[in-house]
Amino acid sequence: MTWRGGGLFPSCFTPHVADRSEVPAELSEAQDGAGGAVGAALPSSRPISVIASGREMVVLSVPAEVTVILLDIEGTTTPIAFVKDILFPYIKENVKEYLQTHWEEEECQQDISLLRKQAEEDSHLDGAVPIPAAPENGADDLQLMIQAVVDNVCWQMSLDRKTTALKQLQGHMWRAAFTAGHVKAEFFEDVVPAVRKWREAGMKVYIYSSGSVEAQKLLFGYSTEGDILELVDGHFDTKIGHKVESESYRKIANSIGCSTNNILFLTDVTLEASAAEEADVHVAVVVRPGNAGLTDDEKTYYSLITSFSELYLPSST
Ligand SMILES: CSCCC(=O)C(=O)COP(=O)(O)O
Ligand SMILES: [Mg+2]
Repeated sequence: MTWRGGGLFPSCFTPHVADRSEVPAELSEAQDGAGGAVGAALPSSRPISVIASGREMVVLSVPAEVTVILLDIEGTTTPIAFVKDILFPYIKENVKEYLQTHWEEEECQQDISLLRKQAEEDSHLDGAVPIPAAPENGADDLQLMIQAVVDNVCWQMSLDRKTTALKQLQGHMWRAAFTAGHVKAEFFEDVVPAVRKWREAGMKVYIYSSGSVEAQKLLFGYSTEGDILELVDGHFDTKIGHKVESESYRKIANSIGCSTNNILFLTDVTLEASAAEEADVHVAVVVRPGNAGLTDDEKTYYSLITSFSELYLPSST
Protein backbone atom coordinates (compact mmCIF):
# COMPACT_ATOMS: atom_id res chain seq x y z
CA MET A 1 0.00 0.00 0.00
CA THR A 2 1.96 3.00 -1.24
CA TRP A 3 1.15 6.60 -0.73
CA ARG A 4 0.48 7.70 -4.27
CA GLY A 5 2.02 10.81 -5.69
CA GLY A 6 4.89 10.74 -3.25
CA GLY A 7 7.54 12.01 -5.58
CA LEU A 8 10.56 14.01 -4.58
CA PHE A 9 9.76 17.19 -2.79
CA PRO A 10 9.35 20.35 -4.81
CA SER A 11 12.65 22.13 -4.77
CA CYS A 12 11.05 25.31 -3.41
CA PHE A 13 10.41 23.52 -0.09
CA THR A 14 12.79 22.39 2.53
CA PRO A 15 11.11 19.09 3.43
CA HIS A 16 11.91 19.37 7.09
CA VAL A 17 9.63 19.09 10.05
CA ALA A 18 12.12 19.00 12.84
CA ASP A 19 9.60 18.78 15.61
CA ARG A 20 6.12 17.45 15.05
CA SER A 21 5.01 18.98 18.35
CA GLU A 22 5.45 22.34 16.63
CA VAL A 23 2.91 21.49 14.01
CA PRO A 24 -0.52 21.32 15.64
CA ALA A 25 -1.04 24.91 16.73
CA GLU A 26 -0.27 26.40 13.40
CA LEU A 27 -0.89 23.55 11.04
CA SER A 28 -2.57 24.64 7.90
CA GLU A 29 -2.78 23.27 4.41
CA ALA A 30 -0.73 25.46 2.23
CA GLN A 31 -0.21 23.97 -1.18
CA ASP A 32 -2.25 21.16 -2.52
CA GLY A 33 -5.67 21.73 -0.99
CA ALA A 34 -5.88 18.10 -0.01
CA GLY A 35 -8.96 18.82 2.04
CA GLY A 36 -7.90 17.11 5.24
CA ALA A 37 -8.79 18.72 8.54
CA VAL A 38 -6.20 19.36 11.17
CA GLY A 39 -6.10 16.41 13.51
CA ALA A 40 -7.80 14.02 11.13
CA ALA A 41 -6.21 11.55 8.76
CA LEU A 42 -6.11 12.83 5.24
CA PRO A 43 -8.18 10.82 2.79
CA SER A 44 -5.30 10.43 0.41
CA SER A 45 -1.77 9.81 1.49
CA ARG A 46 -0.08 12.41 -0.61
CA PRO A 47 2.64 14.64 0.69
CA ILE A 48 1.00 17.68 2.23
CA SER A 49 2.43 21.07 2.80
CA VAL A 50 2.04 22.56 6.25
CA ILE A 51 2.99 25.76 8.01
CA ALA A 52 4.80 25.24 11.28
CA SER A 53 6.40 28.09 13.20
CA GLY A 54 6.00 30.25 10.15
CA ARG A 55 7.84 27.81 7.89
CA GLU A 56 6.34 25.93 5.02
CA MET A 57 7.20 22.25 5.04
CA VAL A 58 6.24 19.12 3.15
CA VAL A 59 5.23 16.13 5.20
CA LEU A 60 3.59 12.77 4.65
CA SER A 61 0.44 12.14 6.61
CA VAL A 62 0.42 8.68 8.16
CA PRO A 63 -2.89 6.88 7.54
CA ALA A 64 -5.08 6.71 10.65
CA GLU A 65 -5.18 2.89 10.55
CA VAL A 66 -1.42 2.70 11.14
CA THR A 67 -0.54 1.69 14.69
CA VAL A 68 2.84 0.08 14.08
CA ILE A 69 5.94 1.55 12.47
CA LEU A 70 8.33 -1.10 11.18
CA LEU A 71 11.87 0.08 10.53
CA ASP A 72 14.67 -1.21 8.38
CA ILE A 73 18.14 -0.40 9.77
CA GLU A 74 20.86 -0.07 7.09
CA GLY A 75 20.04 2.94 4.90
CA THR A 76 17.00 3.85 7.00
CA THR A 77 17.91 4.40 10.66
CA THR A 78 21.64 4.04 10.16
CA PRO A 79 24.05 5.17 7.43
CA ILE A 80 25.08 2.47 4.97
CA ALA A 81 28.62 3.76 5.48
CA PHE A 82 28.56 2.67 9.14
CA VAL A 83 27.70 -0.88 8.08
CA LYS A 84 30.03 -1.02 5.05
CA ASP A 85 33.01 0.87 6.50
CA ILE A 86 32.94 -0.23 10.13
CA LEU A 87 30.83 -3.34 10.79
CA PHE A 88 31.68 -5.38 7.70
CA PRO A 89 35.46 -4.73 7.72
CA TYR A 90 35.47 -5.80 11.39
CA ILE A 91 34.18 -9.21 10.28
CA LYS A 92 36.65 -9.61 7.44
CA GLU A 93 39.59 -8.62 9.63
CA ASN A 94 38.65 -10.79 12.59
CA VAL A 95 36.82 -13.84 11.28
CA LYS A 96 39.83 -16.15 11.18
CA GLU A 97 40.98 -15.31 14.70
CA TYR A 98 37.39 -15.50 15.96
CA LEU A 99 36.96 -19.01 14.57
CA GLN A 100 40.28 -20.15 16.00
CA THR A 101 39.41 -18.79 19.45
CA HIS A 102 35.77 -19.92 19.64
CA TRP A 103 35.84 -23.10 17.54
CA GLU A 104 35.08 -25.49 20.40
CA GLU A 105 32.12 -23.46 21.68
CA GLU A 106 28.58 -24.66 21.11
CA GLU A 107 27.45 -21.33 19.66
CA CYS A 108 30.34 -21.26 17.18
CA GLN A 109 29.68 -24.86 16.14
CA GLN A 110 26.01 -24.00 15.50
CA ASP A 111 27.12 -21.06 13.35
CA ILE A 112 29.45 -23.33 11.36
CA SER A 113 26.69 -25.91 10.84
CA LEU A 114 24.37 -23.25 9.51
CA LEU A 115 27.10 -21.90 7.20
CA ARG A 116 27.83 -25.43 5.95
CA LYS A 117 24.14 -26.01 5.20
CA GLN A 118 23.99 -22.69 3.38
CA ALA A 119 27.13 -23.61 1.40
CA GLU A 120 25.43 -26.82 0.25
CA GLU A 121 22.40 -24.83 -0.94
CA ASP A 122 24.75 -22.40 -2.70
CA SER A 123 26.85 -25.06 -4.43
CA HIS A 124 25.28 -24.32 -7.83
CA LEU A 125 26.22 -20.63 -7.65
CA ASP A 126 29.18 -19.17 -9.52
CA GLY A 127 32.21 -18.85 -7.25
CA ALA A 128 30.51 -20.58 -4.31
CA VAL A 129 32.90 -21.73 -1.58
CA PRO A 130 32.16 -25.18 -0.12
CA ILE A 131 32.65 -25.99 3.56
CA PRO A 132 33.80 -29.60 4.08
CA ALA A 133 32.38 -31.88 6.77
CA ALA A 134 33.75 -31.58 10.29
CA PRO A 135 37.48 -32.60 10.47
CA GLU A 136 38.50 -35.67 12.41
CA ASN A 137 42.26 -35.76 11.87
CA GLY A 138 44.04 -33.14 13.86
CA ALA A 139 45.22 -29.58 13.59
CA ASP A 140 46.01 -29.47 9.85
CA ASP A 141 42.49 -30.47 8.92
CA LEU A 142 41.11 -27.97 11.39
CA GLN A 143 43.13 -25.13 9.84
CA LEU A 144 41.89 -26.14 6.36
CA MET A 145 38.34 -26.16 7.66
CA ILE A 146 38.70 -22.74 9.31
CA GLN A 147 40.15 -21.35 6.06
CA ALA A 148 37.18 -22.76 4.12
CA VAL A 149 34.76 -21.02 6.51
CA VAL A 150 36.73 -17.77 6.24
CA ASP A 151 36.66 -17.99 2.43
CA ASN A 152 32.95 -18.78 2.46
CA VAL A 153 32.18 -15.81 4.74
CA CYS A 154 34.28 -13.47 2.59
CA TRP A 155 32.63 -14.75 -0.59
CA GLN A 156 29.15 -14.19 0.85
CA MET A 157 30.12 -10.73 2.05
CA SER A 158 31.56 -9.79 -1.35
CA LEU A 159 28.04 -10.28 -2.69
CA ASP A 160 26.41 -8.59 0.34
CA ARG A 161 24.37 -11.71 0.86
CA LYS A 162 21.70 -11.61 3.56
CA THR A 163 21.64 -15.29 4.49
CA THR A 164 20.60 -16.14 8.03
CA ALA A 165 23.81 -18.17 8.42
CA LEU A 166 26.10 -15.24 7.58
CA LYS A 167 24.07 -12.78 9.64
CA GLN A 168 24.06 -15.05 12.67
CA LEU A 169 27.85 -15.39 12.70
CA GLN A 170 28.29 -11.64 12.15
CA GLY A 171 25.98 -10.87 15.09
CA HIS A 172 27.99 -13.13 17.38
CA MET A 173 31.26 -11.59 16.25
CA TRP A 174 30.05 -8.00 16.76
CA ARG A 175 29.09 -8.80 20.36
CA ALA A 176 32.70 -8.43 21.55
CA ALA A 177 33.24 -5.21 19.58
CA PHE A 178 30.12 -3.50 20.95
CA THR A 179 30.27 -4.70 24.54
CA ALA A 180 33.95 -3.74 24.85
CA GLY A 181 33.06 -0.24 23.63
CA HIS A 182 35.20 -0.52 20.48
CA VAL A 183 32.19 0.20 18.24
CA LYS A 184 29.13 2.39 18.75
CA ALA A 185 26.23 2.28 16.32
CA GLU A 186 25.36 5.41 14.37
CA PHE A 187 21.82 6.61 13.85
CA PHE A 188 20.67 9.50 11.66
CA GLU A 189 19.96 12.47 13.94
CA ASP A 190 16.22 12.54 13.23
CA VAL A 191 15.70 8.90 14.24
CA VAL A 192 15.67 8.94 18.04
CA PRO A 193 13.55 12.13 18.45
CA ALA A 194 11.00 10.85 15.91
CA VAL A 195 10.76 7.39 17.46
CA ARG A 196 10.23 8.92 20.90
CA LYS A 197 7.38 11.04 19.54
CA TRP A 198 5.75 8.17 17.69
CA ARG A 199 5.76 6.16 20.89
CA GLU A 200 4.36 9.08 22.89
CA ALA A 201 1.60 9.20 20.26
CA GLY A 202 0.83 5.53 21.00
CA MET A 203 2.60 3.92 18.06
CA LYS A 204 4.45 0.65 18.46
CA VAL A 205 7.89 0.58 16.86
CA TYR A 206 9.45 -2.63 15.55
CA ILE A 207 12.64 -3.39 13.66
CA TYR A 208 12.88 -5.65 10.61
CA SER A 209 16.44 -6.01 9.37
CA SER A 210 18.49 -8.64 7.60
CA GLY A 211 20.93 -8.21 10.47
CA SER A 212 20.24 -10.82 13.15
CA VAL A 213 18.06 -9.89 16.13
CA GLU A 214 21.15 -10.20 18.30
CA ALA A 215 23.02 -7.74 16.08
CA GLN A 216 20.03 -5.37 16.08
CA LYS A 217 20.00 -5.37 19.87
CA LEU A 218 23.71 -4.57 19.93
CA LEU A 219 23.16 -1.59 17.63
CA PHE A 220 20.35 -0.19 19.76
CA GLY A 221 22.01 -1.12 23.03
CA TYR A 222 25.40 0.41 22.23
CA SER A 223 24.81 3.49 20.11
CA THR A 224 26.20 7.00 19.93
CA GLU A 225 22.82 7.97 21.46
CA GLY A 226 23.40 5.60 24.38
CA ASP A 227 21.26 2.57 25.13
CA ILE A 228 18.08 3.10 23.13
CA LEU A 229 16.82 -0.48 23.16
CA GLU A 230 13.80 0.57 25.22
CA LEU A 231 12.53 2.55 22.20
CA VAL A 232 11.86 -0.67 20.32
CA ASP A 233 8.86 -2.90 20.98
CA GLY A 234 10.31 -5.90 19.14
CA HIS A 235 12.72 -7.19 16.51
CA PHE A 236 12.44 -9.34 13.40
CA ASP A 237 15.18 -10.76 11.19
CA THR A 238 15.40 -13.20 8.29
CA LYS A 239 14.33 -16.08 10.52
CA ILE A 240 10.78 -14.89 9.87
CA GLY A 241 11.52 -14.76 6.14
CA HIS A 242 13.43 -12.62 3.69
CA LYS A 243 12.62 -8.97 3.34
CA VAL A 244 11.87 -9.26 -0.37
CA GLU A 245 9.11 -11.83 0.25
CA SER A 246 5.55 -10.68 0.96
CA GLU A 247 4.83 -13.60 3.24
CA SER A 248 7.39 -12.26 5.73
CA TYR A 249 5.26 -9.15 6.30
CA ARG A 250 2.11 -11.24 6.86
CA LYS A 251 4.01 -13.29 9.43
CA ILE A 252 5.27 -10.14 11.13
CA ALA A 253 1.72 -8.74 11.38
CA ASN A 254 0.56 -12.07 12.75
CA SER A 255 3.34 -12.11 15.31
CA ILE A 256 2.60 -8.54 16.43
CA GLY A 257 -1.13 -9.30 16.52
CA CYS A 258 -2.28 -6.69 14.02
CA SER A 259 -3.39 -6.51 10.39
CA THR A 260 -0.84 -5.81 7.70
CA ASN A 261 -2.58 -2.51 6.93
CA ASN A 262 -1.92 -1.36 10.49
CA ILE A 263 1.81 -1.35 9.66
CA LEU A 264 3.88 1.36 8.02
CA PHE A 265 7.24 -0.02 6.80
CA LEU A 266 10.13 2.37 6.20
CA THR A 267 12.99 1.08 4.08
CA ASP A 268 15.62 2.26 1.61
CA VAL A 269 15.19 -0.77 -0.68
CA THR A 270 12.34 -0.68 -3.19
CA LEU A 271 12.30 -4.48 -3.59
CA GLU A 272 11.49 -4.70 0.12
CA ALA A 273 8.91 -1.91 -0.17
CA SER A 274 7.28 -3.75 -3.06
CA ALA A 275 7.07 -7.03 -1.14
CA ALA A 276 5.56 -5.27 1.88
CA GLU A 277 3.10 -3.42 -0.30
CA GLU A 278 1.97 -6.66 -1.88
CA ALA A 279 1.04 -7.83 1.63
CA ASP A 280 -1.06 -4.65 2.10
CA VAL A 281 1.47 -2.95 4.34
CA HIS A 282 1.85 0.83 3.99
CA VAL A 283 5.33 1.74 2.80
CA ALA A 284 7.53 4.77 2.33
CA VAL A 285 11.01 4.71 0.86
CA VAL A 286 13.69 6.47 2.87
CA VAL A 287 16.20 8.54 0.93
CA ARG A 288 19.41 9.04 2.88
CA PRO A 289 22.92 10.23 1.99
CA GLY A 290 24.88 7.26 0.67
CA ASN A 291 21.84 5.17 -0.28
CA ALA A 292 21.52 3.61 -3.73
CA GLY A 293 19.82 5.90 -6.22
CA LEU A 294 16.22 5.36 -7.28
CA THR A 295 14.92 5.28 -10.83
CA ASP A 296 12.56 8.02 -11.97
CA ASP A 297 9.73 5.48 -11.92
CA GLU A 298 10.53 4.53 -8.34
CA LYS A 299 10.65 8.19 -7.33
CA THR A 300 7.24 8.72 -8.84
CA TYR A 301 5.67 5.52 -7.56
CA TYR A 302 6.80 5.50 -3.93
CA SER A 303 6.28 8.01 -1.20
CA LEU A 304 9.71 9.25 -0.27
CA ILE A 305 11.02 10.75 2.93
CA THR A 306 14.47 12.10 3.64
CA SER A 307 13.98 12.30 7.41
CA PHE A 308 11.66 10.61 9.90
CA SER A 309 10.55 14.10 10.91
CA GLU A 310 8.69 14.28 7.59
CA LEU A 311 6.09 11.82 8.84
CA TYR A 312 3.03 13.49 10.27
CA LEU A 313 0.78 11.56 12.62
CA PRO A 314 -2.58 13.35 12.41
CA SER A 315 -4.12 11.35 15.24
CA SER A 316 -1.63 12.74 17.72
CA THR A 317 -2.48 16.43 17.28
C1 LIG B 1 21.49 -4.78 12.03
S1 LIG B 1 22.99 -5.51 11.84
C2 LIG B 1 23.97 -4.69 10.66
C3 LIG B 1 23.46 -4.53 9.33
C4 LIG B 1 23.41 -5.75 8.49
O1 LIG B 1 24.15 -6.70 8.66
C5 LIG B 1 22.42 -5.80 7.45
O2 LIG B 1 22.39 -6.75 6.67
C6 LIG B 1 21.45 -4.69 7.38
O3 LIG B 1 20.43 -4.93 6.50
P1 LIG B 1 19.06 -4.12 6.54
O4 LIG B 1 18.03 -5.14 6.31
O5 LIG B 1 18.94 -3.42 7.88
O6 LIG B 1 19.15 -3.12 5.42
MG1 LIG C 1 18.15 -1.27 4.38
